[in-house]
Amino acid sequence: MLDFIAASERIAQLRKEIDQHNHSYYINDSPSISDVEYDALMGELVAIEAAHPQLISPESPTQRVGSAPLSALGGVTHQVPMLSLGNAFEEDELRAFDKRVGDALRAAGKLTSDGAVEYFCELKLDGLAINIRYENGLLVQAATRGDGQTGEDVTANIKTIKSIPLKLREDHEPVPAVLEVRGEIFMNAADFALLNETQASRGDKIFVNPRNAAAGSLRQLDPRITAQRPLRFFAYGWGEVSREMPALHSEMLDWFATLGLPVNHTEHFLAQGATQLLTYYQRVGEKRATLGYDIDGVVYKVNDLAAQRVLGYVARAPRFAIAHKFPAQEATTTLLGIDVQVGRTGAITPVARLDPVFVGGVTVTNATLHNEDEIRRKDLWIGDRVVVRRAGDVIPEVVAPILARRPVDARYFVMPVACPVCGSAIERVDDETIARCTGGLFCAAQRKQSLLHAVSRKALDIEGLGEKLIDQLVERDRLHSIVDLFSLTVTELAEYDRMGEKSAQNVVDSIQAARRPTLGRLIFSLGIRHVGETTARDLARHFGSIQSLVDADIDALQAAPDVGPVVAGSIKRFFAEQHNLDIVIALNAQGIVPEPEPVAQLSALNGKTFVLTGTLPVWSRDEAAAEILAAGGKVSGSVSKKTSFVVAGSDAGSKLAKATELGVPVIDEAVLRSMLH
Ligand SMILES: NC(=O)c1ccc[n+]([C@@H]2O[C@H](COP(=O)([O-])OP(=O)(O)OC[C@H]3O[C@@H](n4cnc5c(N)ncnc54)[C@H](O)[C@@H]3O)[C@@H](O)[C@H]2O)c1
Ligand SMILES: [Zn+2]
Repeated sequence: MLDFIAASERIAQLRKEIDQHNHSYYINDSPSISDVEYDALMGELVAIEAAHPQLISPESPTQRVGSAPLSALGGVTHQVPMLSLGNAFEEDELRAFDKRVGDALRAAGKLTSDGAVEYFCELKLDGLAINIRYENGLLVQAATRGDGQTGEDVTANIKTIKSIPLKLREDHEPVPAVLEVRGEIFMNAADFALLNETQASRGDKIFVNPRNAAAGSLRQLDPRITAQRPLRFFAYGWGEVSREMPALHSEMLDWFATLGLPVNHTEHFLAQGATQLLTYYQRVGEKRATLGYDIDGVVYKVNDLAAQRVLGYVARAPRFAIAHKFPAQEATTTLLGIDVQVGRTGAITPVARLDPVFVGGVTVTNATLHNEDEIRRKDLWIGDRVVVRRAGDVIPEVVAPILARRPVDARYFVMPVACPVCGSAIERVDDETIARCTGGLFCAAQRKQSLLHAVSRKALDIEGLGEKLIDQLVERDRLHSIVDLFSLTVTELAEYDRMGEKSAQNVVDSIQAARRPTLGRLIFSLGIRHVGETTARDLARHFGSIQSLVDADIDALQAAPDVGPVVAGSIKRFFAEQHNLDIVIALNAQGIVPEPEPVAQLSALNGKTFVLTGTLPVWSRDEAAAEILAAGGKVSGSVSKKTSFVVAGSDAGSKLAKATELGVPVIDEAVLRSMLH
């Protein structure tokens, strides 16, 4: 423990730092550190103050909410203070909260000795809190939380948000003289992405995340700007209310809904005791990435309003509610460097090399930056402190630099002029965002990628030839194009890293099985730009042989289904290069003769009915159903004699038994997948 002097010094330092961060976050809508770092500073301050209670003062950020309001917007004094929420990250903190609440209510005679507390569970929307005042049903004022006592007047701005009624509905009963509704202003993920695109195209400020975008959009001096921003609102609380209160928090929200206020009913849940809270937390956690908007946790509130009054408040938060936070989806780290990778078509992709950082449940060490324009748009410099975001299973993204912390020796990124792999020139055609290595198949990087493409499942479908093996084969100059695949032997392959006789034999068998690919697969495997799997099949059916495709001029190419000038031009350019033609000739010489492309079937699963049951290893049942429907099959909820197949995963129950009883074939996900090809 720190001695008194050291503690007071550290406290002063922490308070100053936190105040500065509060200002950046609440006033400038542009945080200078991540929430995780901020929470750590706050946690340290709470701990030192707890050890030295005599040092706690009312000005400490631990005792206060938010930040003093922005003067330009005009202040509004809250009739009922707007507070923050206590929070819990771990199960034991949550159980401790439930115990505190239960004990206090039992002591007050509000709960039986073995009774569980009833909580109303809500999402913790990651936006900003707002207080909207209705007098006799009309919206008269709206204010941000500010420092909890005084907020900013954003009445004109709030009136531009379409989902917020200017007048409350009066279908059921007369509206009260005063009703202050509280809730969250936020932005959907898709709207946020679109807004940032627009901002970037105009050279305007990019927002780090939807929360800051929502706050920045609402706290505008000119409401016309707010009106253009896609803001949303959900009500979850209240301030001054001039009518008798119902008994329960949930009844209050039901009443709000009848008044025409937006309430997030679908995600609400009533829980009895801590274990049910944890179930809710888990369930919402699984849905988090698919909600379409950011939440940073869930909130549990004692449902009984009389019990809430018994529990009361501490300095900056109620005792009857708690935020149960999810792991952060954003973190800050240092952009150590920008490397470039070379893709199959020579595309040069800049990749951020990051100081390893734990975010969204994994350690992130690099992230794609897509292309040079993206780096300029985000204004990323090497050496910058950057915000990294990883939401759900989405690949990690470098969102933005923290300009306030750009070091003096930060370096501007310059696209290299030569390919780091083969030394050929890197070129960027004027109207393209992508820079490319001009080395073609001379470039080992492109050769590796194009070979990986050629052996992939939808092309030649050669198993066992993974990235590692291809890397080695290309580096030892053994593979130049797909032609060389067909002369690989078991003896030579067995000598490569992590290859035994057996796996070498499997690879060779798989290669031999690919000697007679369908024409569509062969065309696809050549890796012609803009020629995807479907186009390749269409071309195969239309031209009937590789030679006719090679011979076709632009007009002839465009006569094929769905082939326009871009695809036709790309095919023409491909076969205009001698080394590509050489591949076609060599394949023929090696006796690699494709089968004619089968006539297009209506769809693979036409007329077949599937029933899905149990947990599939990869797909969710919804995903599997979507795939079946897309392939022309039907999905049914119950097994009958008409069912063609039952797809069973683990823990399959009565449907599986029924299928066996009726003699309906039972397949697993792998078999289903093979049917879909
Ligand atoms: N990065 C930074 O520099 C920085 C600075 C300040 C604050 N912060 C972040 O903000 C947090 C503190 O902010 P805070 O005091 O607003 O607390 P908070 O955001 O943790 O919790 C309180 C807020 O939750 C919101 N909320 C969302 N859904 C709700 C619901 N259903 N019911 C009730 N409230 C709901 C309300 O806006 C309310 O004001 C910190 O823990 C940190 O994560 C970051
Ligand atoms: Zn190259």
